[in-house]
Amino acid sequence: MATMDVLSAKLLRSSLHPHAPFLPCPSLPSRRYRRPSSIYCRLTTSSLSSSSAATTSEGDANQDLSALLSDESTTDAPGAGSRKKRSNSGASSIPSGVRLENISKSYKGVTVLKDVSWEVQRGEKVGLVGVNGAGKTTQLRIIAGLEEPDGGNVVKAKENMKIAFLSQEFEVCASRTVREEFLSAFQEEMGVKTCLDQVQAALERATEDMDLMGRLLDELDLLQRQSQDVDLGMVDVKIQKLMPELGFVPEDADRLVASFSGGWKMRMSLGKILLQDPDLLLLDEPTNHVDLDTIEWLESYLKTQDVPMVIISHDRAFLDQCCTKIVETEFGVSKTYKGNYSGYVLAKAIWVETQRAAWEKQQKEIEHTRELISRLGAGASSGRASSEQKKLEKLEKEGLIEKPFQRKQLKIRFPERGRSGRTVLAINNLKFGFGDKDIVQQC
Ligand SMILES: Nc1ncnc2c1ncn2[C@@H]1O[C@H](COP(=O)(O)OP(=O)(O)OP(=O)(O)O)[C@@H](O)[C@H]1O
Repeated sequence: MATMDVLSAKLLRSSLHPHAPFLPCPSLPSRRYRRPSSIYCRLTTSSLSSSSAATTSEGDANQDLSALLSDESTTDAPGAGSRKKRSNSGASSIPSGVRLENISKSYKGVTVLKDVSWEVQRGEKVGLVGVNGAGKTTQLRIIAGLEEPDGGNVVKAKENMKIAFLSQEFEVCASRTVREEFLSAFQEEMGVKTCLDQVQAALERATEDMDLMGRLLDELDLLQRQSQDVDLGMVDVKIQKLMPELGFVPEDADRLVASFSGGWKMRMSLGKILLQDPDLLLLDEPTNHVDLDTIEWLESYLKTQDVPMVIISHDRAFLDQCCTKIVETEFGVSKTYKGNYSGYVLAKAIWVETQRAAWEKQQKEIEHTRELISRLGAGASSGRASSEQKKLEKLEKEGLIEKPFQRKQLKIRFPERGRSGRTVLAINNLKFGFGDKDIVQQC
């Protein structure tokens, strides 16, 4: 069965939970180190479709090391993440990114997606649009393997694809420093380091027990070789390169995450997933909770990224700046428009007009045919009436043009208000700040 790696910036269930230490030792197979199979900081990797055999052997291996360090292990093993089936059988291939083919999905009998087909490839930035509840997030969750579609195929360019999912809430750990936060993206590398530290500490305590010492030394040897494989030195280099790209200055590395605004936390979340070189980037409302400067920064930053990208946003200007293709979902069916958001609005308006004109023409024809049938009725012309009737029935069965749906314009009327008093608001001696930082001195 195919496996898939998912990155995400939001925690699902995780060894990388903001409040958990870095990958705890028991999640590592003791015989051969493997990338942890459950995700779960939405920015780490996951083999969502690992076979049950793999799960079992990993579980056994985890138990080995847990037993060895039984008094050291303090947190849940994160290897217990859910593994889900992929649905890509019988589908056509794609060179990069992902393709949805005829996806359908219902929740409790209510159809959300009926027939959704679109694709995103390297260099493309797809904007997913549609009214609230149209099923946009559901599509991202299906791509990420967090939901199973009821029907259709999710075709990925390769197995073990790394999919990064930046969700609406930027989950960062307030009590970490910025550097620690970025380090948390390197679950695999940090997992090896944590294990090394734990085994070394256990060795120092095991001086009386020769048997335990022997086994710990074996483990230490294995971990040391693994730490060479995963190249811990590369981690620092990557972080130092990325931080200025995201707008951080070197001094920020030791500042607490808590001291940054929402916009900067978004940059950290995005940075963490980019550090892992994803094959596909899914962004769900990335501009929520961030200021205008950050939105503008994000627009230009995303433009420099070549990774296939899918963006959900209610910010039309943002979609306009970033997207190369728009996929609209309406009544569970998708429609693809090339170009940015403005191009989509225009193309959609033209489509609606063309469709309306075709629908009106057909309705007139139907009306005319009905009149003709009733006029011809029985008698000498009944043969012609019957053939017109058959024509009409065929048309109604097969060739009816759908009336285009047009949302009603929202009309909002604000009631007239009388004048307020002469003094609307008075502020005297106001001081405000965060911690020891004054925002307003005195006014
Ligand atoms: N796990 C679930 N169980 C039941 N219903 C669900 C579940 N997930 C989503 N839905 C429903 O499916 C519909 C589509 O949800 P989804 O979040 O995909 O829409 P959306 O287009 O992203 O909406 P919004 O723009 O408001 O975020 C909604 O009616 C939602 O309530």
